[in-house]
Amino acid sequence: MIEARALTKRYGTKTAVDRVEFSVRPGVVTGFLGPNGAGKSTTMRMILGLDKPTEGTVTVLGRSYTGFPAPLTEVGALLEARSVHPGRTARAHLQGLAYTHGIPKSRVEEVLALAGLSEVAGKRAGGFSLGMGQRLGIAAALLGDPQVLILDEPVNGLDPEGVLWVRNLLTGLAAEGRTIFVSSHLMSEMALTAQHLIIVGRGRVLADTSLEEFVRTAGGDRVKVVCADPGRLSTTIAGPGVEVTGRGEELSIAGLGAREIGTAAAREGIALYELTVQSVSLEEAFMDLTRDAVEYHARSLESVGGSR
Ligand SMILES: Nc1ncnc2c1ncn2[C@@H]1O[C@H](COP(=O)(O)OP(=O)(O)OP(=O)(O)O)[C@@H](O)[C@H]1O
Repeated sequence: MIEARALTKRYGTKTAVDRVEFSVRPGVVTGFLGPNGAGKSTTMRMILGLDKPTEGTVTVLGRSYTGFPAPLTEVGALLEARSVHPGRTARAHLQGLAYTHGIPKSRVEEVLALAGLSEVAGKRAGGFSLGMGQRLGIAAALLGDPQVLILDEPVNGLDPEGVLWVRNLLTGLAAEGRTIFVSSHLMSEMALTAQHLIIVGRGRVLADTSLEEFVRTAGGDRVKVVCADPGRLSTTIAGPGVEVTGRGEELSIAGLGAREIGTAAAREGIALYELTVQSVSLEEAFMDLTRDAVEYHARSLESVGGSR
């Protein structure tokens, strides 16, 4: 369990994290999402005691992180910045961490194998690719077999096999009852990995909800209908809370399910050519929610005069 209460971080006049409240529960993967500069890394750094809150508190398993005598065995973390000495081998790096935390050497070999690094364990970490560095970071986070995992962009730089590995790893660890808090910009990946979402923008919590609920609310359960007589179908299904838009043979209907629409069409003898529930993707729902909270907008090539 990770609990943030009125958590605030200001850098001069900039409020990076603004009275944030959330609870990250065990047993599910919680995705931590937000546009660039939303305050995700700052929040994670405060959870891990690397930054001090200006106001408010954040606890892990009911305590402040700095209060853990051997933090690795309680909380595993991967932050964006690499913290491995480039001249050290992967094995030496993990052995150093294991030694300071009273973790047996055999566990080092276990996590090296788990992360797919056994063959390169004797190589210097400085020569590692971005993906190998990420694997080493994740191996370090897992070293103490912690109950809580905090991972900032864990799939950054990983190949498809690595992405799948992280997905299965995180869902498996959550299923064991651990608390998994993971930030990512890859919406398609989050949609497959997370069951719960905490979405931030400009330092504030914009949503704290299950993935399913978030996407459903954003989608408004629209149904696409292509039929022989859209005018008559619209009249048949009209009623309070039903909204019909569309052109030609195609209608987009909100406020009724596919089954009710299909039944109404059959009753009226209207031929249906298509009846599709339109589910909004996590990406669309996220863009909708965070549109006003995006600080760093990209401009198209045309608008900056870069097109030829
Ligand atoms: N040490 C610092 N000094 C001043 N401002 C900072 C510092 N660290 C972060 N900020 C600012 O705080 C805000 C939140 O930054 P943070 O890195 O937490 O966002 P983020 O959500 O992790 O972004 P990204 O998705 O780009 O990694 C940003 O506007 C950033 O510029």
